[in-house]
Amino acid sequence: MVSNTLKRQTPATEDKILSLENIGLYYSRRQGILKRSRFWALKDVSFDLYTGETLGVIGRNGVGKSTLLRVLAGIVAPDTGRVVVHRPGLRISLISIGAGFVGHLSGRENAILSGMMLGAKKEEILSRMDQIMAFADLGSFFDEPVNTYSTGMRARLGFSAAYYLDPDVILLDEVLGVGDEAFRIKSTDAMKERIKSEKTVVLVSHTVPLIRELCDRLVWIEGGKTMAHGDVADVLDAYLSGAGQGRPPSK
Ligand SMILES: Nc1ncnc2c1ncn2[C@@H]1O[C@H](COP(=O)(O)OP(=O)(O)OP(=O)(O)O)[C@@H](O)[C@H]1O
Repeated sequence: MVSNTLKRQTPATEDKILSLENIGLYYSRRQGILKRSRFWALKDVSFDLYTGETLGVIGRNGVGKSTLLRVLAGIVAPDTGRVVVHRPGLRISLISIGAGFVGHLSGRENAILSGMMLGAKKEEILSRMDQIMAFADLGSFFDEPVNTYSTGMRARLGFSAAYYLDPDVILLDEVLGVGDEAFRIKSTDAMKERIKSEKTVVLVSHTVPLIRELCDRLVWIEGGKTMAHGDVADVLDAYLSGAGQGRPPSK
């Protein structure tokens, strides 16, 4: 097992905006007809998030990365441990495929809903609607129910709404690699701009070059636990040296 005390580029303590302390979360799974069992998707995850940084999260399929972002976004509460928010009123937005849309509402209505859930006023959201609509580039589908959208179209809407509603923290769950080529380039470029402009971003990705390019620090999750965190090159070396590759997730 790799130490979780690899060299860290730790930013100043006063810039800490959020801390995860020993987070654990289980899903209830059906076992046979009557029995249910607890499956601990997260067992012990701890790290801090600092203002203006881009924190990468890496790990094999099924190790708990999306679950972790849902905890960070406040969509689900952890069963053990705690999330400490150091800035009251912090606005956090999760961008992931299929997350948070109401299927029978249109793209426009969902954009309004997303903004209101972030605490924005309706006028503020409406003032940005033209930008959201132009970036999503969904044509007349923008006013059609979201349950008529393809996966790529949902990604376009989710990214555009969250991008222009400008939360304090953006959580990206594998969305920079989705959509068609044109949208992939456009959204990745837009996010790079945000990252340069000191936005706080948590990026879950399997794309190593993207992590190397965009992240300031990296967290490696394995079997629901923090295996290592800190310097991007060090954590990637540990992850890619074999320990993080090829095997199915441990249950
Ligand atoms: N609603 C659910 N009910 C039961 N188990 C679930 C549920 N959602 C996720 N899991 C399980 O929890 C574990 C963690 O899932 P999660 O989606 O967080 O992993 P991940 O690291 O994001 O995976 P990937 O890289 O494939 O996207 C997996 O084993 C998954 O099967």
